Amino acid sequence: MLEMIKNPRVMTKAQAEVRQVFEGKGNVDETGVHQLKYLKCVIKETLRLYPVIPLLIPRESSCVVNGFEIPAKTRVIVNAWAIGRDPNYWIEPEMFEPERFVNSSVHFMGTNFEFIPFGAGMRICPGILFALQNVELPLAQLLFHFDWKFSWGMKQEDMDMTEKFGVSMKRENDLVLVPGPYHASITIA
Ligand code: HEM
Repeated sequence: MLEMIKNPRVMTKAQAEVRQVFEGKGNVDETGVHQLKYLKCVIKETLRLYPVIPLLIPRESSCVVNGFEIPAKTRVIVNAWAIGRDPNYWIEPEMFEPERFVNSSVHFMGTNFEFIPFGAGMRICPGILFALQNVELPLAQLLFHFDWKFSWGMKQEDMDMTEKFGVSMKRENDLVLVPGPYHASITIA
């Protein structure tokens, strides 16, 4: 929501998609969520810039990485946050640009090592599908039913991006936005 309110172009595009898919129904439900291709790109882009667990869970294993031998019992911590912003792999990495995932096969299922918000390999997050359902549906509902604005008196340049230090990445302060109702038309079959 934060990146979309900062980038009205993205908000408008995501909202248009959701409203186009669910117009006539008057509500968002699970049946049409698979059609929300752009919204899925928005979620991917969010996970690239803001991986929920920026430093993946430490693992111990003996292996060879780029010719460097990692002996058993070495504590290795993978920085998923830095990988998601690595300019060797991402064009303009600091930009919030969901279009980079449109027509791209890069996914977070653990085979594209430049994008690992859920980890990779044997210990990849087993909750990926459950997690996505719990993001896609509520986000689509928020976009379908409301037009969003900054809270009163706030401007784009006042946007507070401070993050809280911890195992999972959170905002330091709440994001306060003002919803305006959207009146969807309902088609009765
Ligand atoms: C957006 C939401 C979520 C994100 C970004 C996320 C991310 C992660 C990451 C990065 C790991 C560590 C993987 C590694 O060390 O390589 C992990 C592990 C794990 N996640 Fe998630 N997760 C999410 C939601 C969930 C949900 C909803 C569940 C359960 C219903 C879940 C269950 C687990 C479990 C059990 C592990 C440990 C797996 C293991 O060590 O073998 N996660 N998750």
